[in-house]
Amino acid sequence: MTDLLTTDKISLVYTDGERNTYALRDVSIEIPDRKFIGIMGPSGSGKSSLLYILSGLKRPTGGEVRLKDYAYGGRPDRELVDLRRTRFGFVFQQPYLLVWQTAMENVLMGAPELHEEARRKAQTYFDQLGIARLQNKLPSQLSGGEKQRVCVARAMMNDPEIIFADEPTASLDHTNGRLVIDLLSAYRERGTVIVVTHDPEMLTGADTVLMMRDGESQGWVTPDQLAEVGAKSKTISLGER
Ligand SMILES: Nc1ncnc2c1ncn2[C@@H]1O[C@H](COP(=O)(O)OP(=O)(O)OP(=O)(O)O)[C@@H](O)[C@H]1O
Repeated sequence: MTDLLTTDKISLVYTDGERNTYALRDVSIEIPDRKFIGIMGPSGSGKSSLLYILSGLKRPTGGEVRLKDYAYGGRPDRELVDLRRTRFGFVFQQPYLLVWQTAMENVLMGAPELHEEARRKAQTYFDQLGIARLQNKLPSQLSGGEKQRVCVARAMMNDPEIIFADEPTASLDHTNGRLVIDLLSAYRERGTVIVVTHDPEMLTGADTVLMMRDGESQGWVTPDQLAEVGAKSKTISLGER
């Protein structure tokens, strides 16, 4: 199997005066094509930092990151913007939408070109996400969950090789969260989806899950193993009280 995304000993260090914080330390991972990948770990373990570097939103302070043969850890902003716009899709914890545009216009913003095909594709996503009746509404007229579903539709519009999602279900109730995750995971037929989450239940259908701790990779687990780890860590934290 060829790897889509690889990192070679990436680090991310924040320097504040004399003090260095290692958000990531020597993380080397390989992520295959067309998989639904989870990233989990305690708060502050480096999950978002890793996602930002994989997605070209931040540069590593050390090491290298590659999309197939394209190394982009040290590329200028212009190239990173291009990489993100043409090859990646994003869903963030907060639904960022242009407030003066309708839901449909926001989704079409994600399309490389505005033609009838893009409109049809957007329409399909609205239907699949159960928000077809909301397409002409402004973001201010939508609930948080509805806005997030609009963001998911927008992320898919450019047929990205990878969709990066940082806590995409944090603002949703369980039913809407599940709907969003199911749609994201179905995208693995076309590309890889990488989801950072605190909620192991959202990763029950994942192909594999990367565990992070203290800025380091702890290796990969299956969703079943994740449930065991979750149960154990609950016992430990209760026992520590
Ligand atoms: N801009 C920053 N300046 C300094 N330190 C930072 C900055 N951003 C993150 N950090 C530190 O880097 C470490 C990793 O942060 P990161 O946000 O990647 O963790 P996380 O696992 O995503 O946490 P959470 O689950 O709470 O969102 C933490 O110790 C955090 O305090």
